[in-house]
Amino acid sequence: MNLTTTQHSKSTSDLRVSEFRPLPAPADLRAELPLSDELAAAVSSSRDEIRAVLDGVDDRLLVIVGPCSIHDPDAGLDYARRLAEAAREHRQDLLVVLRAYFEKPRTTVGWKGLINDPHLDGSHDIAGGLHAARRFLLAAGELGLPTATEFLEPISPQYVADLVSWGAIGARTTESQIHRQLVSGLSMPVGFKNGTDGSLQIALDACAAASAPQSFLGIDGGGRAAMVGTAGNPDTHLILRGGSSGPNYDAGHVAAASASLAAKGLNPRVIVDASHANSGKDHRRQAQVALELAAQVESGTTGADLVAGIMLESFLVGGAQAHDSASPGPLTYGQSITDACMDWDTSAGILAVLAGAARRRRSVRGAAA
Ligand SMILES: O=C[C@H](O)[C@H](O)COP(=O)(O)O
Ligand SMILES: C=C(OP(=O)(O)O)C(=O)O
Repeated sequence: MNLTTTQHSKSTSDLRVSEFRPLPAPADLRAELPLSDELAAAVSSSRDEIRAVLDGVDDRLLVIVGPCSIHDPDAGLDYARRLAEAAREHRQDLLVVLRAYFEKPRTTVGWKGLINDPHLDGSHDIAGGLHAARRFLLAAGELGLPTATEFLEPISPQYVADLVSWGAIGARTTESQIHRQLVSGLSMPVGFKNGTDGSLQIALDACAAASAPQSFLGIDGGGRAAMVGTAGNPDTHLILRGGSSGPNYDAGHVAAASASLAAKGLNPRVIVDASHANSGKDHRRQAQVALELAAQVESGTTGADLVAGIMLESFLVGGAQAHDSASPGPLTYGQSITDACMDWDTSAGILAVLAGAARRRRSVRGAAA
C-alpha cells in the first residue's frame, strides 16, 4: 500500500490524553529535601526492628496507626506529635509506626490522595503533592516516628521511599504483577493485603513473586524510563483485612492463614488490619475489633504468637467527612476525608490495651519457656 504524507500525519496515539505535565526528577526532589545521615540511620534501624518483630525475634507488637489518608499535613503532624509521645510511652511493648498514606486506591472514582491532588480541588498538582509528601515524611522522622505508606504505582517510590520504613500493597492491587515487581525492589518490609473478596491466595502468590528477582519497566532517580532489575524482597508478609466474604481477624482465620503461608515456605506471622472489611469501615466497630485482637494476643495460645502486628485507622476527630474535589467545601480539622477513623482519645486507649496485651503475651511465653 502506498501511504501518503497526509495519511502518515494522522495521529493514532494520545487521542484521549488531555495533558502531559512534566515532573521534577526524583533526584532533584531528594536534593531539595534531603534525608540527613541521622534520619537515614533511623529509617534503617526502624526497618530492622520491624523485620525482627515480623520474624518473631523481637516480641513487641507492631502497630501501624494513623489517618486513613493524609489530606492536611498540618493536622497529620499534629496527630503525629501525639502519637510520638504514646510511642515513647509504650516502646517496651509496642513498635509504633505512623500510617502516612499519600496515595488512595478507589473502588471507582474519588480523591486519590495528597500526591495526586494536594490542593483537594481537582487541580492535580502532582509535583506539589510529591513535595508535600516528602516534607511530611521528613517532619515525621524528626519527631522520631518511623512511617508506613501504601505504594500505589511504580513511580512515586523513587521520590519518597528512602523515608519509609514499612510499605503496603492494597487489596485492590495485590494481584497486580506491576505491584509485585515493584515490591521485589523496595528496601523495606512490605505487607500484601488479602483481596477485597477475602481471597488469601493472591496475597500468597504476591509474596512469592515479590521475593523473586524481577525485571520490569520503571524510572531511575534521574526520571528516565529504565529497565529496573531487582534482587527480590525477603521481607514480604500477609495482611488480613477481611473481605466481601466477611472478617478474617479471629484466631481461626489467623491460624488457617498462617498454615497456608507456612505450607508455601512464607513468613507464617501476619499483620491484622482492624479496619476495612474487618470492621465494615465503621470506626466504632474498629475499636471493638482492636480490643478483640488484644485479647487474642494476650491469650497465650499458639495463635497469639502468629499476630506480629495490627493496623489501625485513627485521626484527631472520629469518623469521616465527605469531600468532593469538584466543589470543595470547608473541612473539619483533623477528620478523615477517606475512611472513618477512631478519634485520638479512643486510639490512645487502644494503644494502652495493646501494650498490656503484648506484655502479657511475653509473660505467658516466659512462663512456658
Ligand atoms: O482505605 C481506603 C479505602 O477503603 C479505599 O481507598 C477504597 O475506597 P472507596 O471504596 O471509597 O473508593
Ligand atoms: C486502601 C486501604 O486498604 P485496603 O487495600 O485493605 O482496602 C488502606 O489501607 O488505605
